[in-house]
Amino acid sequence: MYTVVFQKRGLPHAHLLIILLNDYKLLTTEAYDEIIRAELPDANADLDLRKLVLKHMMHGPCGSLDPTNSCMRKKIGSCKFKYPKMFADQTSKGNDSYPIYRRRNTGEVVKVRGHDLDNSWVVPYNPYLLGKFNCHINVEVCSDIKVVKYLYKYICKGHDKIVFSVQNNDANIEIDEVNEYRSARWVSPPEAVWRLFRFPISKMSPNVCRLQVHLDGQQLVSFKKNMDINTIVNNPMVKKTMLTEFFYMNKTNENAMKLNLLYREFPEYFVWSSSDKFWALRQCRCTVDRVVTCHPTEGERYYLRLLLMHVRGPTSYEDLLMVNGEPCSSFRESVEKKGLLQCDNSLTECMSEAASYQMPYSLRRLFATLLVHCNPTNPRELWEQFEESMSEDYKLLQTIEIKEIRYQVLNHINDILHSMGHNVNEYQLIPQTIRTSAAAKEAKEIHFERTITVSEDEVQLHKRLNKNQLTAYDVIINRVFSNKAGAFFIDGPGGTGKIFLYRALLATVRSMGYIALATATSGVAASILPGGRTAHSRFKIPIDINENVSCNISKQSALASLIRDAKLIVWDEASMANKRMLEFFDLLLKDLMDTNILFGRKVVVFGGDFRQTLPVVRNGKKEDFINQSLLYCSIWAKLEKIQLCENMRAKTDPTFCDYLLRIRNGQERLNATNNIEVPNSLIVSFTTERESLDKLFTITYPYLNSSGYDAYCTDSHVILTTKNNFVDEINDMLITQFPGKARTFVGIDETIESDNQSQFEDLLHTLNPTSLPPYILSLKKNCPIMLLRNLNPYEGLCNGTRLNCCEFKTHVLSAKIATGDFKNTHVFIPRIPLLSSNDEKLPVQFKRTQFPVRLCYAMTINKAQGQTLDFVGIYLREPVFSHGQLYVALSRAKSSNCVKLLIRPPTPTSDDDHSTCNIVYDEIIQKAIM
Ligand SMILES: Nc1ncnc2c1ncn2[C@@H]1O[C@H](COP(=O)(O)OP(=O)(O)OP(=O)(O)O)[C@@H](O)[C@H]1O
Repeated sequence: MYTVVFQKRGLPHAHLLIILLNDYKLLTTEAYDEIIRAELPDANADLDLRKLVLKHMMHGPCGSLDPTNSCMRKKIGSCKFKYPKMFADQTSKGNDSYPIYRRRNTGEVVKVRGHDLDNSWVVPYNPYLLGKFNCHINVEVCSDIKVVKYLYKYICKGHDKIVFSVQNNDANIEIDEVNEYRSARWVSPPEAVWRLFRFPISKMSPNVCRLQVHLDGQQLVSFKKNMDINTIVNNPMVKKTMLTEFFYMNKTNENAMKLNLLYREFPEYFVWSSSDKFWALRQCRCTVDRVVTCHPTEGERYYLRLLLMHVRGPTSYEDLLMVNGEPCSSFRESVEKKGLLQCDNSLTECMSEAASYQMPYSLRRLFATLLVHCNPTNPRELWEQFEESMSEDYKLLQTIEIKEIRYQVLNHINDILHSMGHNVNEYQLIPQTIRTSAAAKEAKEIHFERTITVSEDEVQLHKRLNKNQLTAYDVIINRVFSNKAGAFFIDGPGGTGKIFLYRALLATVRSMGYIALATATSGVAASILPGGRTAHSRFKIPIDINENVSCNISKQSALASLIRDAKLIVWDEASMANKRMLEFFDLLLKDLMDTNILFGRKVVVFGGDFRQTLPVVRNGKKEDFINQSLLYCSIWAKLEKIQLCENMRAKTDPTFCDYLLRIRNGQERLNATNNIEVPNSLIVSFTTERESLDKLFTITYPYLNSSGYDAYCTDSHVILTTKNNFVDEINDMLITQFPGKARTFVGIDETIESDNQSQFEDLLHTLNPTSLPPYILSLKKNCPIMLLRNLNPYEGLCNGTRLNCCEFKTHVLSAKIATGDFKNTHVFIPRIPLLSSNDEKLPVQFKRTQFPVRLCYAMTINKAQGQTLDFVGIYLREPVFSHGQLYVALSRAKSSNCVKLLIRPPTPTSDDDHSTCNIVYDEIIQKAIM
């Protein structure tokens, strides 16, 4: 953390203190106070805080209370500091403003200059600083990149200035206007003294090292006015710059060669002597290193910078121009060939790489994906180039005439495009309009739902149901075929066969030619159901639902008729859905079915377990999680509840089943620290972080160190942990440990507004929002990956689909789907441009072009909900933080032999690696009891 303390006018009129955080997390007021207390431990505790706030920190009165107050903007008639502020339950990031701090409406008022003012008039302050300095100190949390920039401007802008005139009342004196107006500065006595003694006004630590970038022979040269030009040109020192010497060091210095550093990493190990112009080995102190920015319009200099940011240990400009032993004619060409820039022919490259696998069926799917997601500038050219490769399988068929082949290929591409909501004629691949096939003529939603194939095994599933499942099955099927309404909730602990039951229901209805829609709250859960889609995408439920949101499905649309035709709708993991989603869904069905009866009189089967994780509420507290749950929605009381109780997943291990139930219901005995004791047999003992993690890795992935590879093992063995950043760390560690040569793929980050590109480029590379793939993606042959976008849900490619990466080339990944209905289907995945989501509160919106995947040796506990795994390694670096998480993690396993926990002790001195907290909200348990 950096701390910048700035006194605008010297003490005691200290005006502004800003804590600058090196990440952009918001601090709560409490956390902020804690930092201040740690920084300045000698607070003046005797001063009465309330009196101090009243004396120094009340704004106004202004606005209608006193329109003449100095803060009032005359033209608009409002306070320029926007007082009184709104009350807020929690601190949040403001929109183009300081944060909106928590401001509670306590109802308390105080009299200030004859007016009653409440909490909304208090200026943000810190109790400690107020107590210590007994003066007005406005404190703001610096939580946004824009504020950070403002902060630097503020430090350097100097004194406040004023222009004033001195007027002489003697009318006889001639007025000299020029002389009369003076430019002056406000300097208070303390500041004057501060400056006279040359005390530091600002301090920055650590030092920032700015690394120069220039093209060959275009370095900046400084010289004295009267120097001879030949002397300057012939002086070898003049030519030396940080960059030329960086090259030189990489060529000649043993340490530099061994370290093989990027330009930006170099000052960490070497220090630049600007007088003697050389890099010497660094002895102490750390720096923050920044390569000066270049705007993309600068052309070659910009591409040179791009290369310097990614090429390790370059020895010369010529070295940077080399790609696979071949010299390029420009830095741009080199950047393109290294895949660091979206080149004009990247889609052609992608297709030709994929064509080399000779898999025409997958190639046609890739072509369709490129048309939809990558927006090629000339689709016809791409088609003409690869028509041959995409037709190979049709050519082998004796039954098709040569002239028919082109139409067959285009028809297949059209079918795929159709499943993605597009039509081949949009792209004008051939001059003629293509007659659409019967399949593509039918509305895509209806076509795909009707053509879901139900295997004989699935049709027979109902015969394998246990007693409870069968009762539920009979009630629901009866309702479906008697055309009566039914809104059910299937409740049951993890592993009691809720999904198994849905599958039996779906198979029965579909095998009779009726439509049954399978949906789930999360993408991962949806990918387990045959023909499953997320409820959001199936019913077009907006991500941000508020009271004013209206239905996005027109009554005349194909989707509306599909929903109307559906005999059965299944919605898994409804306990994870925000109650507003269900209210929206109810209104949607009522509207489409023209009735006021619950869920439009349809047979709807929800399922889930309220003892597992609840709806995610960003920055939410316990009450928010509870309030957003379906349990606290008026619909809950109207649902017919059906209970499943036999744990089918772990039925071979009844002791483990009992243990899971106690964890689920919060009934496991607590120790003196209010934690539960985990049985020793489930624990991986904690020694050092690294050593213990290695142990967990080898237990979870026993084939880790062997040269042989067992795909089955990586598909159904997973490490679960609480937070996304832990997941990333573990994935990064595991990819290095698995056998094989890793290949890294660097993304391309572009700001939405091109003017911001040079300014934010380096920052964007460091951002790792969960909705986007990592900037640097490291993959190995056969590693497990997870798709991050709905590329084609009808063909098993949804957000959350797990795949095995078979092979990779620069522009295309070859992979196989690892789970669900489409298991083992081969697919090509191209790099696609992905937009960051507004939801993630990033400093700037941007587009990242990268393969839309993440590694998935490890995943978050919440993502694993609904899955059955053969082995679960649970890593609790921090205890679970929300309701049901521990239970979800443990209950993914089929028996106690298939689960291991690694618990990091709460403090470095503690050796408690076997107890942890189990969060179970009583309010939820009570409400969920039927
Ligand atoms: N009647 C059954 N016969 C055989 N196996 C079954 C039966 N019911 C469930 N299973 C198996 O038990 C395991 C757990 O079932 P399932 O995933 O349907 O449970 P769930 O209640 O949906 O679990 P969770 O709440 O954790 O998502 C699966 O491997 C499933 O195949």
